[in-house]
Amino acid sequence: MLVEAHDLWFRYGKEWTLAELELSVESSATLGIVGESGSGKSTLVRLLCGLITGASGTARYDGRDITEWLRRDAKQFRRHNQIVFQNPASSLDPRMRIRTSLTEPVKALERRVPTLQEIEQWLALVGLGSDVLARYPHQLSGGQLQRIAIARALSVNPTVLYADEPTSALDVSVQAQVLNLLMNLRQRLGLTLVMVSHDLAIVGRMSEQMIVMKSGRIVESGPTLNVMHNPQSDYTRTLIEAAQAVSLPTTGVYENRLANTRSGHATS
Ligand SMILES: Nc1ncnc2c1ncn2[C@@H]1O[C@H](COP(=O)(O)OP(=O)(O)OP(=O)(O)O)[C@@H](O)[C@H]1O
Repeated sequence: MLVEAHDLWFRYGKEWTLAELELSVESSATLGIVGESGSGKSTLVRLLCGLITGASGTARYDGRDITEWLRRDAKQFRRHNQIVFQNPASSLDPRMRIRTSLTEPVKALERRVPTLQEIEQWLALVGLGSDVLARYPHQLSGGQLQRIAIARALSVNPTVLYADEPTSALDVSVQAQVLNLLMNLRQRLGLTLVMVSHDLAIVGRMSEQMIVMKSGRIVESGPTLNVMHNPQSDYTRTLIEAAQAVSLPTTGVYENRLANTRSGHATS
């Protein structure tokens, strides 16, 4: 397994924010993490990508304890594990031109200055041209900024990309574009994608495996199709009903698998 957690507990203060977590993510797989606000989704991905420390139990990346990785070779760990946040405007420095922001991870983690050609390749990956390089964040749209945040994360050629509510701060009209971009990049680059969303329809569309969190615990986990069609917990059933009341997913992994199931093909 590429990413694993066993009996993982974490607290910011006296109360446990995460308890008894078990998860495993295979290389090149897609894991969706769903749950209501405050259930601990962001805390979990921040722990797994090494942005916060101090958990009890086991959290491993590529077979080695994450705290151990951070102590021995934090730069290498961060090159392998990148994250994209909900609000691209706050993850990019407003005083820096896009070109400078884009070069930061490579400068910090690889100790070199990337060439213009490399920077243009990163932009091309996310469907942007070099015209954005001289601009400041406030001169770009939310969708463009999130593409830049994704390009920046990909600049160090990560193995795992964590995406924490990557479209929640965007206009509905660009949300699907950014989700499609992530799916496309994941396939092209063979990325392992761990995506947090409070939106079950998005997780259903994007991920092969999913976990459902409530009050810092995993209440359900498994292949997305199984969880969506045969939920074992009342909480998951409530989430599914709520999602169905708003909208049903219409394209993507989930529907393809559904179609395969209906036509009798395996869906593992
Ligand atoms: N830096 C922090 N210090 C103290 N408590 C925190 C901190 N960050 C989060 N919490 C608390 O931990 C709990 C879990 O928060 P977390 O952000 O991980 O949940 P979430 O499921 O991602 O929620 P949301 O979807 O609203 O982002 C919440 O009760 C939150 O208030």
